[in-house]
This record gives sequence, C-alpha cells and structure tokens, in this order.
Amino acid sequence: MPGLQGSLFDQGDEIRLGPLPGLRRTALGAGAWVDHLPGWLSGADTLFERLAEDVPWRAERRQMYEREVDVPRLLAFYGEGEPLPHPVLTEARDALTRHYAAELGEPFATAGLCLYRDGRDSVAWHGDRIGRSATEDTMVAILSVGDPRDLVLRPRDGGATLLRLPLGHGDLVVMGGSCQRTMEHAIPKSRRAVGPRISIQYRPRGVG
Ligand SMILES: O=C(O)CCC(=O)C(=O)O
Ligand SMILES: [Fe+2]
Repeated sequence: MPGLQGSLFDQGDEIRLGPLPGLRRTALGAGAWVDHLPGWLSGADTLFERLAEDVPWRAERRQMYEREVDVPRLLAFYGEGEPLPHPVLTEARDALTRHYAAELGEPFATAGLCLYRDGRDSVAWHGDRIGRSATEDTMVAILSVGDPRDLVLRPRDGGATLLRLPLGHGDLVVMGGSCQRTMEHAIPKSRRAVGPRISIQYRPRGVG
C-alpha cells in the first residue's frame, strides 16, 4: 500500500502521552490548587480530528428564565465502565488514576467531552459541584486538543480572576483540593478568530 508507511511512521501524527512528573502545581488559596502540564499528549491534532468525527456529539438546550436556549458547545458523556471513543483516552484516565492515587483516594471514573466549535462557544462561571465535590476535596482533570481556549479561575465568594491558562494541543490541567467549592471556573467567549477545541474532563464517580 503506497503511502501507508509514511503516515504510520510520521512522528508528528503519533498519538502518545508523555510522563506526568512535569506537572507544576499552583496554590490558589483556601486549599484550592491547579496542576498544569502543557503538551502532555503529542499527536493532539490527529486525536482532535478522530474525536470530532467519531464522538456522537449532542447539542443541548436548557431553560433560562422564561426561555429555552442552546447550550453554547456540543457535549458527550461516558459513564463509569463505558468504553471511551479512543484508546488513548483510556490510557490517559488510567495514568491520571495512578499518578493521583494517594492524594485522590479513588479512581477517575467518568469522562465528559465538550466541543467548542468557535469563539462563540463557552462555559459560564461555575464549580463542578454535583456529588462529593460540593463538600469535600476532589479533582477534575482536563485534557485539551484542538485550538487553545482560556480556562479562567476566580474565588467563588467574589474577587478578580486569579489564573488564566490557555489550554489546547495536548495540554493537561487538574483542578484539585477545594477548587470546585471555593473557586469558580469558566471558558469565556473569544472575539478572536479561534478554531475548534475539544476538552476531555475526567472525574471520580458521582462528581459532576
Ligand atoms: O472545557 C473545559 O476545559 C472546561 C469544561 C467545564 O468546566 C465543565 O464541563 O464542567
Ligand atoms: Fe467545569
């Protein structure tokens, strides 16, 4: 098969996870912290293309006061034990479970996927406060592929943005400690011309 060898052995396309010890922790106060590792996954653009095509993306609507509005991003959710849409996503989840085993005390179990089609797609300020995260420390780990979008964090009880991290192209961020109950996070809309981004959020059982 002419051409096959070229595509199989092209390093730039190979989807591969790097080592996790390069993670850098930033303390945000009140027991909240963020771990960050740019470029954890190589071949991220190839993974983006696969996921964009293979995942059964859903458009959702939600009630906002009197009106029903479009949720400004596409979604997919994989519950505990459900096969993930690409083997590297299982590998990433298991590597994160191993790395954080002592600190987290339970495995990462679910995967939520978001597709931000362009700068108009976003997530408003919120904490992932379903389940144990409302009252106890937990972690939400996010792997990003596609064009970078800013993840911003601010204290829940008011105050300025403490951290702004552009996330895309294989970057990893982990929000931990009290982050989901003492801080809020968002992916703001962007007026710049940005290409699509997919985020994969790993959470322990019952956390949402
Ligand atoms: O896309 C992201 O990186 C964040 C998504 C998020 O905060 C959520 O789905 O709860
Ligand atoms: Fe969130």
